[in-house]
Amino acid sequence: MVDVPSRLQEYSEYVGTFRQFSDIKAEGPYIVEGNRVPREWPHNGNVEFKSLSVKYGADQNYALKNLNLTIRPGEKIGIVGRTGAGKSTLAKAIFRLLNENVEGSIEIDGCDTAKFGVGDFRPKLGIIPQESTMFIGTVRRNLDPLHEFTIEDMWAAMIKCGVAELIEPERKRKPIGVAKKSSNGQQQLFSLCRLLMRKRKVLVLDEATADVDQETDRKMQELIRSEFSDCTVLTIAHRLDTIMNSDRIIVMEKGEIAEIGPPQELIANGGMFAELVKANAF
Ligand SMILES: Nc1ncnc2c1ncn2[C@@H]1O[C@H](COP(=O)(O)OP(=O)(O)OP(=O)(O)O)[C@@H](O)[C@H]1O
Repeated sequence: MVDVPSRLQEYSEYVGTFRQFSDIKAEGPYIVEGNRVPREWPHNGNVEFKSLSVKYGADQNYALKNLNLTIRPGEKIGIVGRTGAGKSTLAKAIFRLLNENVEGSIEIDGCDTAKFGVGDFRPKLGIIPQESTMFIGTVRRNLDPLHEFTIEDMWAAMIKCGVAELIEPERKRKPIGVAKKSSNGQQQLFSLCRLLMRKRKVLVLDEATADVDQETDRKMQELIRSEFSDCTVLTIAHRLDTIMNSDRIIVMEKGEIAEIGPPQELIANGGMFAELVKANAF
């Protein structure tokens, strides 16, 4: 009798959590039968924003305003701007994490991503989010939950990213080790491992290296440049040196593109980017 009320209390909390999830509005079909994602898509990595506008609520201001931009296959784009400028919103829009109050479209290799099922197209693009997720359990569960890769693939990626030594040494021989408690920076390195194993043509790095030290940041950037040289990479940057080698820089301001061009050109023009460089404001 003492036990029952406490259990009921515990279970009612589970019901509350379940309700929270079940109340979330569905984000559109997972798969659209008539418009499946082609197997090799995206094959080039051409990304085109066509009059893209995004709001977080019907009564809110635009977080992105009438964005028109074509990113060529293989281009490395650095995105900078003050807090709230719309950089992360752009990343969310590419993955269609925002489905309401979106106008315009995003086409990747000629396909409007809004016409695909979300479960179909999202895995075809690569991302290192601002905060990457680690699941409790084995490294394999974290890197390859669907068992698509060999242990060798996993070790190769982990060695490249420098995370192999983070795995408990006594488990190394058994290949499926358990990650020691990892810092956010180390979690970002695991995210990079996930990307290396999957090799997508279009990648979004959303402040992926914000929590790693400068030396690790440099190594990650080098690795990204060498491993993804033929991929389109959009890097939302927190540190200036992270994006100085980009083909083009986009400076965002209040949901719009304030400046765009190769970094040296923008510096020579003496605009916002030049100011940021001077002040080293991020
Ligand atoms: N979940 C949200 N709900 C409502 N408004 C939001 C939400 N997320 C962002 N915004 C608003 O959208 C605008 C763009 O925000 P966004 O996060 O894209 O900026 P950012 O450039 O990525 O900033 P930061 O450098 O801080 O990450 C801001 O005005 C912000 O307040």
